Amino acid sequence: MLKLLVKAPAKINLSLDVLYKRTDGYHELEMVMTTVDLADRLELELLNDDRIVIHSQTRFVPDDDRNLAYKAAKLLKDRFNIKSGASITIEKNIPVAAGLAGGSSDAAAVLRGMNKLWDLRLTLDELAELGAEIGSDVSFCVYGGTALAKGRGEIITPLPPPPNCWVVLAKPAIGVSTAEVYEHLNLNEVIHPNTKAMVDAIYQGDYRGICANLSNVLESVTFKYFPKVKHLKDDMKRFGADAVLMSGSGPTVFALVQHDSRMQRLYNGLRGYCHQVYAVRLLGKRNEFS
Ligand SMILES: C[C@@](CO)(OP(=O)(O)O)[C@H](O)COP(=O)(O)OP(=O)(O)OC[C@H]1O[C@@H](n2ccc(N)nc2=O)[C@H](O)[C@@H]1O
Ligand SMILES: Nc1ncnc2c1ncn2[C@@H]1O[C@H](COP(=O)(O)OP(=O)(O)O)[C@@H](O)[C@H]1O
Repeated sequence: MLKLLVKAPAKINLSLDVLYKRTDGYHELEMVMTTVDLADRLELELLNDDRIVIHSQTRFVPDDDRNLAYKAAKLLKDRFNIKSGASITIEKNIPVAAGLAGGSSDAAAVLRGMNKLWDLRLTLDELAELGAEIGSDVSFCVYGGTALAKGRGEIITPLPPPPNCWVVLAKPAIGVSTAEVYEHLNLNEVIHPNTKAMVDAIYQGDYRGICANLSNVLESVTFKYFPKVKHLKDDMKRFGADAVLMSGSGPTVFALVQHDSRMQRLYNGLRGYCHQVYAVRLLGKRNEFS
């Protein structure tokens, strides 16, 4: 096999709790994450020479060794002493620096795909462990689906798929730095989510329970520095969402909606006033092994 197409779906955080700041500078987390049907598409191809080449149509992501997809290929190549190279073409559909883990998902897709092309026969668990060396969210993205993530994000326990619904994503034209959001979090002021209630609701297929327990401690930080994001969340509630939350460090805000007509109303209400708006389904299930 010389060429492979892989999908790299975006994630949302249904719940995000920060327990404490660790001595290594990272924050100890408890998150419930799930993948949605908004995905980058990557074309991977073996090269006879020793290079890793990134092609991307967008100027928002680097096309050199700073690209997380490059880092993933390089990690495999160095660790397993691989002589051939890789050409990676990224069709970028996930908004960049949005709290949707687009870069992490691209890296995870390269790990899964190059594992096949280079015939490395690594398991998903082994790929997820390698992924943690690239970024905290990469391990989750290797598996996809729905999971509880602990540690700095890399300790993954799979969960069943939540009941299906629409996810309306709205990304304002604001750049948010994940590192800065964590840095400005005041742990004395945090109202912690009830992670167990969210996990129970998912196990029970309880859509209302999931809606009632959507919670993200990073919202307070991003809302303080970018009040527009809070206004967007309030508007999405007014437009008829069942529940609304900021994803990750933001600035994307997502709404869960079950009825098609409500989704349409929300989507139409947001278009024209928010920079990027998407209506997609939850994916829920794990990535296929490719
Ligand atoms: C907030 C979250 C929630 O899913 O997502 P995004 O908003 O990035 O999508 C993640 O924790 C982001 O994960 P990721 O973007 O992979 O983070 P990394 O590259 O590993 O780290 C970026 C920076 O965030 C901070 N960081 C990250 C993870 C963590 N558990 N504690 C931290 O303090 C550190 O300052 C680190 O230098
Ligand atoms: N393949 C990639 N796709 C997106 N961003 C990338 C990629 N490689 C590196 N980056 C860099 O990573 C940063 C965070 O990107 P992204 O994963 O989209 O956001 P987030 O961490 O908020 O979910 C951006 O500043 C971007 O320049």
